[in-house]
Amino acid sequence: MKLKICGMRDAENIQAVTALSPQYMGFIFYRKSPRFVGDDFVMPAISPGIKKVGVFVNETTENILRIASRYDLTLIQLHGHETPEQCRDLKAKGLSVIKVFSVGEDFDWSTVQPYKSLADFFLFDTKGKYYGGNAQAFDWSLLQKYDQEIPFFLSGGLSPENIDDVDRLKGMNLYALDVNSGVEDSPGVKNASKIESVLEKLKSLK
Ligand SMILES: O=C(O)c1ccccc1NCC(=O)[C@H](O)[C@H](O)COP(=O)(O)O
Repeated sequence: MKLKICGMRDAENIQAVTALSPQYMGFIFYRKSPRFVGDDFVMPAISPGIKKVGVFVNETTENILRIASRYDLTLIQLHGHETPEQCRDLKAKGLSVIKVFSVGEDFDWSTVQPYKSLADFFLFDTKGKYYGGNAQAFDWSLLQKYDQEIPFFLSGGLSPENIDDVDRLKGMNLYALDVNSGVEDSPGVKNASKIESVLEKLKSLK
């Protein structure tokens, strides 16, 4: 099981998390997020084994491409109401796309259909007050309604306390876990010990 640490921005903290070798690291380019990297963000050197994911909310393709090039991003996470056409345009530029869906009791699973051939991954997050970073898990039994065709990232309130429960999702096309506020000391600052604890628990999930 792969791991994405999302919402990084502090250089020292990025280095500390890099040392733990998650497969993905996420950087938020959405101004209204408490984890927004900022306009003057300088990307520290990150080992090539860690893929850099840019997180965007309802951003123009032009701006996404500019930022992707500036920070050498490999994957684009679209966390708002982006269209299938925008996914196609980004893929045509050589970027991999993670399309996010915010899941609640009333989620219409047919909305994922048009994105199937256009996204590399889906990410299922909790529907909440904010676009992301709601620090709450959704009812994972809702995933039974997903046809599992496209591999997905699971997010929403994941922490060392509930990682073991992911075992219930065995056999589904779950590709990676995305952790954020559940391993934080403060918005954007991750706690290395909590991440180590997640990694330890992941070993037994395989
Ligand atoms: O984290 C944010 O502040 C955020 C704001 C707007 C869009 C996306 C955001 N986060 C992206 C993520 O992939 C988070 O890891 C995901 O929403 C889960 O967060 P959490 O519930 O805190 O674990």
